This record gives sequence, structure tokens and C-alpha cells, in this order.
Amino acid sequence: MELVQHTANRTAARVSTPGTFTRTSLDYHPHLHLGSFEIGRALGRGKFGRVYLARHRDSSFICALKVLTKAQIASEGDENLVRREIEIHSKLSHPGILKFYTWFYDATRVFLVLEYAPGGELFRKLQKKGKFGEHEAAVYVAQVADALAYMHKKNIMHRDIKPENILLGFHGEIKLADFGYSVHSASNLRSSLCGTIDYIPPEIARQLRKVRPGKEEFYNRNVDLWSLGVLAYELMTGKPPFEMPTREQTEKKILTGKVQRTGVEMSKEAKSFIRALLVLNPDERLPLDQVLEHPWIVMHCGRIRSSRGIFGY
Ligand SMILES: Nc1ncnc2c1ncn2[C@@H]1O[C@H](COP(=O)(O)OP(=O)(O)OP(=O)(O)O)[C@@H](O)[C@H]1O
Repeated sequence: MELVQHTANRTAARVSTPGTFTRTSLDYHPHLHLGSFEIGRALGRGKFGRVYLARHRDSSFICALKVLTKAQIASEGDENLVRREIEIHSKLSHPGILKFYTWFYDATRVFLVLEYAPGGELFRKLQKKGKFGEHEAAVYVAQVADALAYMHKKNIMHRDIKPENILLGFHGEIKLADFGYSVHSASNLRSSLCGTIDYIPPEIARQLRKVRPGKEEFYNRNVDLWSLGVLAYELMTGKPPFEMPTREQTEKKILTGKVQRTGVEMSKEAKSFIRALLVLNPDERLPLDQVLEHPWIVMHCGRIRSSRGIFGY
């Protein structure tokens, strides 16, 4: 399978804490091992290893097996990232979120048993099509908003919303994935740096640029609202709104909050939707419940009262 090429300036800034990888009792499955699965084609490659299509031999259940190499995790000092991905992902159950079934490990690898998303990455589909029409974009954005509303209710923020982290199910429905940067927002405030440069909100860009050295800048779950606005813009235009030739210029542009003009025609509802989310002050961004009530969403998806409504379950 051809591997996904991320655009050059889509580099992630990461902060990680060293530690050792140990199992958590949660969702650990003591009876599974690699031999329990028939391994099929490679679905893709991530930072720590490959993902394969797999079939559980006893039940014939089809799934995706994400194989992480412990040595690779350790060499990057990313044990906490992986531990967090498992802890958070295993707590989530929503039709718009890729299911995390279980995990196990051997001497050299950690295996995550995940729902198989046959539609692949939304990023690939966007690359192929160039951009989506407003209706298709609104349907995707509404589904992501619905999944985020579920996560935020559980006090978890995703922090890494972007088309690369949105997979597609059998019917083309979204399956939010990649919870390495997600975090419980019990205090509602976290100050670690994360995310991909095009999608980072100004409150994080400011930290990256150390505009206020010595002063710790906090952020909360409203980071996901900004990223949702970036997603809506990119799906409709094919380009993220603050994309610039260099990372530094992109960060500066994000801090202005002024989106690029494109030749792409957009309805006034779509513009108003993006404007309501790409707001510099995190507290003034359109809250998720109002996102689903926004005229742009309502005109394309109808009124969505619950996750049942949008996913038709
Ligand atoms: N459940 C799945 N169903 C179908 N394809 C998948 C699934 N999980 C991953 N993939 C494919 O495999 C690729 C690698 O996934 P993986 O989650 O390991 O890494 P990533 O998200 O691209 O990067 P990173 O390692 O930085 O998190 C994805 O880009 C996707 O194309």
C-alpha cells in the first residue's frame, strides 16, 4: 500500500516525558497473542510501526492491528504518549470514534486491536478530490463536532483534529482516530505543547513562539473548536487557512487570526461558521452545542439532537 505523504510543513511539535512502558489493567487482554490473528495487508505506517488488516482466528472478527515497536517508542521517549493513547482511546465508545477493542504485548511490541476503517483517511480522499463541496464538508464537520461533543462531555479534549486523524467507515462515515495527544481536562487546563502546525490554535502558537516568555499560557478544550474551524475551511478549499511557506510564518499568521483569501466561492453561512470558530479568544468560539445548531450545519444536515440523529444509529 502506498504510504500517506504528509505535506512538508505538517510537522508536529511534541513534548514527551520519558518513562517505561508498563501495562495498565484497563482493557488488557491476557489471552490474546499475535497467533490469535491472521494478518492481512498493511493498511499504513505510523511513527512507531505498522497497521495491518487482521482476522481474529476464533471468531473470524475483522479488525485493524496496530503494531507498535517498543524500541521505537523508547527511542523517541514517547512511552507516555502511547500509554495515554491506550488509556484514553479505550474509554471512548461513540459511532464517530474508531473503536478500541483491546490491546496486548510481547517482549518487543505492543499490539492495539482497533476497528477497521475501510474508507481510509479523510486526508487521502481530500487529496484525491482537491476539495469537497459544501454539503459533503458540512456532513463531515457535523460528524466530527458530534464526536467531539461526546469527548468533551467526558472531559477529554482531542487536541489533534486534522484530516489525517479522521478515518472513514464502510458507509463513508467519520471515525475519529489518534488519541496520542488527547488529554483529560479534569482541571480543564493543560499547558503541554502538541498538535500539527496548520491546525494549532493561537493560544498554542503563542507558546511555540514564546511571545510571552516566562508566562505560562494555559489552554482548554476550546482548542478543538479552533481546529474544527480549520477543518471546515480546508475541506471546502483544499488548503488550511493559515498555510504559509514556512512554519514560522504559519505561526505568525495564526496569531493574526486572519484567514487566507481563496478563489473558492463559499456561502454566507459557511463563512459565518468558520468565522465563529476561528476566533482568537478561546472563550468566544462557538460552543459545540451551538456548532450543531449553526445555520450552515442545519441547512446541510438538519437539526441534530443527538449522536443517534447524525449517524443514523
Ligand atoms: N483502524 C484503521 N483502519 C484502516 N486504516 C488504518 C487504521 N488505523 C490506521 N490506519 C492507516 O494506517 C496509517 C498509520 O496509522 P497510525 O495510527 O499508526 O499512524 P498515524 O496516525 O499516521 O501516525 P502517528 O504514528 O504519528 O500517530 C494511517 O494513516 C491509516 O492510513
